[in-house]
Amino acid sequence: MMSVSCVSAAIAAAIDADLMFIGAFSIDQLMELAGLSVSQAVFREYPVKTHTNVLVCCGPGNNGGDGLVAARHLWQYGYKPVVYYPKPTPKDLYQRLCQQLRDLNVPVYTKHEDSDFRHLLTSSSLVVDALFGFSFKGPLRAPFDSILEAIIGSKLPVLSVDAPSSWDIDKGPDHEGPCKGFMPSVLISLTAPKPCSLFFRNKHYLGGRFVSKALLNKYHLVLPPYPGMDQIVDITGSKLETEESA
Ligand SMILES: NC(=O)C1=CN([C@@H]2O[C@H](COP(=O)(O)OP(=O)(O)OC[C@H]3O[C@@H](n4cnc5c(N)ncnc54)[C@H](O)[C@@H]3O)[C@@H](O)[C@H]2O)[C@H](O)CC1
Ligand SMILES: [K+]
Repeated sequence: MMSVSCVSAAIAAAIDADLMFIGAFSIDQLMELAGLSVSQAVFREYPVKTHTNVLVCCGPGNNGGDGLVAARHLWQYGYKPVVYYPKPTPKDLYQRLCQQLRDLNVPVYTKHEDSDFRHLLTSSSLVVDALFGFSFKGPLRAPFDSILEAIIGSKLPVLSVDAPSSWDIDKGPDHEGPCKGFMPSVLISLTAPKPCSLFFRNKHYLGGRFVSKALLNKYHLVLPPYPGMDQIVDITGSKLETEESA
């Protein structure tokens, strides 16, 4: 069985910083590669013909940015993405990503209204959960609590980006809040899985193909090779090694 290292929220943030400050990547580049991986996981799991209407739910941080990038690639593959982005970030990068989507006539909703969101869910065949990644600290604050509750209630398949939103990155699912029991259909971990993914039972991909040998060695990471030109690798059923178990 293939072994794959998990990295805690703190180590994930340290690797992210190293990629930029030592590895000389810009955040735009990393986000583009992360979002490209997400779009490939969607394409692999949910054919365009059966899952044309993808609702991409984006949070206020970089996890949301990955969703904005993924939505653009999904449009290029023939999907009809709709972006729900209720707390848009004023930073230039995010504004440009939204502009790129609007230029493709991809709807970008930047105001939250419970009834509008529920209505969007009824016309969607798949949800991309790009609400929160490794910087999430529970419990969920409004409006994301009711957004996630509505997603769960819709019973639509959910593909989560980097971590299932509402789960504690290091400890796993939330057993108390309104989103307890949330289990996405697909998870795409970026760079390396987080410890919460030990609780994940469905299809699991790894993406974010930008880690150098030097970084692998620095953080003692064991990650699988990516096949050919793929930006994703299937790690379903792999043995996930945490710092404690290694
Ligand atoms: N190297 C990589 O793997 C890369 C990963 N990327 C993606 O970036 C996210 C991490 O991004 P970051 O901006 O640090 O944080 P988040 O997106 O997880 O969220 C921060 C955002 O959320 C707010 N927030 C936190 N907790 C709550 C809460 N309980 N309720 C409401 N709001 C909350 C917080 O205030 C911030 O605004 C990683 O997971 C990947 O998806 C990069 O794109 C590329 C490199
Ligand atoms: K997420």
